[in-house]
Amino acid sequence: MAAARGAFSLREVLAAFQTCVTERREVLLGPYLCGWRGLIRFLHSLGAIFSFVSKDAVAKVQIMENYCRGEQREKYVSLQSMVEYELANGLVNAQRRSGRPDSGCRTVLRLHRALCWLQLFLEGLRTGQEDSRTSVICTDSYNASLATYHPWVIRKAATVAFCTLPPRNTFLEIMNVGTPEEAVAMLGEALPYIRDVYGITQELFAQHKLLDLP
Ligand SMILES: CCCCCCCC/C=C\CCCCCCCC(=O)N[C@@H](COP(=O)(O)O)[C@H](O)/C=C/CCCCCCCCCCCCC
Repeated sequence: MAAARGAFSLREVLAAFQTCVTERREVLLGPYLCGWRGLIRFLHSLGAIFSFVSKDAVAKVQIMENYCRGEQREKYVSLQSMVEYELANGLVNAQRRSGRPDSGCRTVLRLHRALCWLQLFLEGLRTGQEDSRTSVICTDSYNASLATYHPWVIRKAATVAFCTLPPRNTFLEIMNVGTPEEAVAMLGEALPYIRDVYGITQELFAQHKLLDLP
C-alpha cells in the first residue's frame, strides 16, 4: 500500500532501490530517484536545521527528473544509457560554471557519494548498541564518505545539525516501521539493495573515469 502523501515509508524506499536494478544489471533512474524522494521526505521530518541538506538534495533530484521527462528522456532511462549518451555528445562538462547546465553524470555523482554515506549510516544504525548515539554514527559515516568533498563551512553546518539527531532507538521509531527491532530487520533487508545500486554505479563511473567530475 502506498504511504500517505508526504509520509515517509522505509518500505517504499526499499522497494524503490530493489526495483532499480534490472536483470542486465542496469540501474533504472525512475526508481533510483523515487528512492531519493522517499529519503528526502524523511529528512524533512528531522526539522528545519536539515533544510540546507534537503534543499541541495531536492535540487539534484529535480535536475535529474527534468532530464528524465525532457526531450531526450529515452536516454535517461538508466544510468548506463545516460552515461553513454552524455559522453558521446560531449555533455559531461569537465569544467563547472562553463555556462552549461549541470550534466546528469555530475549530478548523479553527488547523489552517488551521498549513497555511500547512507550505506555507512544505515549499517551503523543497524549494528549499533541500543544506547549508541545517532549523532556519532552519522558524524562517523559522514567523515568517512561525503565530508571529503565538502568545504569547511558545509562540514561545520552538517556536524552541528547531526548533534540534534535523537537517540538511536527514538530514531528507529520515527522511521515508522514499528518497533526498533522491526526497523533494524528492515534495514537488514534494505541494505543489500542499496549496496548493489552503489556498487554498480561505482563500477560504471570508474570505468568511464567519471568519479572526479567537478
Ligand atoms: C532509512 C531512513 C534513515 C535515513 C534517512 C536519511 C535521509 C537522508 C536524505 C538525504 C541525504 C542527503 C543527501 C545530500 C546530498 C548532498 C550532495 C552534495 O554533496 N552536495 C554538495 C556538492 O554539490 P555541488 O556544489 O557540487 O553541486 C553541496 O555542496 C552540499 C550541500 C548541502 C550539504 C550536504 C550535507 C550532507 C550531509 C548528509 C547527511 C544528512 C543527514 C541526515 C540525518 C539522518
